[in-house]
Amino acid sequence: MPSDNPHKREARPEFWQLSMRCCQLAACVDVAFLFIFLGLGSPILGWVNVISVAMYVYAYRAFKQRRNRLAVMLIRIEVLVHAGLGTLMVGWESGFHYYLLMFIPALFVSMRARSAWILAICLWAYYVGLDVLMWYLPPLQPISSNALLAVHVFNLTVVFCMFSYLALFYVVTVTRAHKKLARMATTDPLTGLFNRRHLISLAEKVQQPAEMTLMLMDIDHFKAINDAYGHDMGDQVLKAVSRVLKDSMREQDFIGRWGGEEFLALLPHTDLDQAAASAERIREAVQALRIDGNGSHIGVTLSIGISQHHAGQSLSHSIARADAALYEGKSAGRNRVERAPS
Ligand SMILES: Nc1nc2c(ncn2[C@@H]2O[C@H](COP(=O)(O)OP(=O)(O)OP(=O)(O)O)[C@@H](O)[C@H]2O)c(=O)[nH]1
Repeated sequence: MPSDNPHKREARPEFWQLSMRCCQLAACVDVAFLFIFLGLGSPILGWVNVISVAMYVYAYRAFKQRRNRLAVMLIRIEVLVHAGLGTLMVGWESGFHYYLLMFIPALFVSMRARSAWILAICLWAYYVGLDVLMWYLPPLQPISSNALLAVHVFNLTVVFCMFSYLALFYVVTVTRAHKKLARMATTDPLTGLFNRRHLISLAEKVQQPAEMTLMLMDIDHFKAINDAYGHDMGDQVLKAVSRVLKDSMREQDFIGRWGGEEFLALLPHTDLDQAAASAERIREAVQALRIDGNGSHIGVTLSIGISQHHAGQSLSHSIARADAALYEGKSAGRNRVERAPS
């Protein structure tokens, strides 16, 4: 059952999903730190992590309630203070400062370039300031060198994993967006068939075989269907016819929406006789189709014009010949297959 909560209904943009996952991961790391520092006999540093975990839990809840600004502010404060405090208490070698570097990709992904640059420069000043300070200042709460090495390796490992995770996330997001864009650029959103532009580019690519047949199809009296049943029902008819056309094509054929209620199929390595037989099968399949609409079953028919296209010929001329044949079919009573003279 669909949820009534608008927050739940809409999928969260990927960046915020990642931020929520980072909150969970960071809270887990801080729980680990609580036990590490209690074990190392540094209770103050241990209890700092309790505050950190609370901040991440609160930030996570804020994300869930779509209070993204508050959540981001909490995360920023936590990382800045925790990294600074950890470094001041245990020393630069603890590696707490590495967490500050995680901000750099996050800044550039989440805000406009100008703001990201300004904050990146502030971050650089904070990072370098901390580094220089620790050249002169001894750690406030030093731990044994073995413990320091363990904390250093732990921090380095966590930052390494988080950067790898971020990089993987970035690659997956970009690849997904690329595929989505490619799909949007090549398909008709209503029918899911190829769009006109992609059909033309496909036709130009498959022109290389010696011959190809073009099949131009047009639903008969489609305006009357729209007028009688409404535009939405007209769309359902277009979808149903598209499904039949798609199912009727061979693997090597291409089918797309040429415009309105018109479809174009490209049949490589097919002569006019073979194409006429296919067209006849398609015409019969569409004629047999019944689409449920407003309590009645809507039936449609298709007129089809076919033309032979040879390598080196002008594609638009071959389409115009198929269109002329289609027009003949319409004039001769519709629901027919007509061939263009070779
Ligand atoms: N529902 C719907 N209608 C569309 C879409 N695209 C075009 N049409 C309609 O399709 C109709 C085409 O009408 P006509 O060109 O007069 O053709 P027809 O009624 O099919 O008549 P013949 O082709 O001569 O058999 C127009 O009313 C357009 O508004 C669409 O995406 N959805």
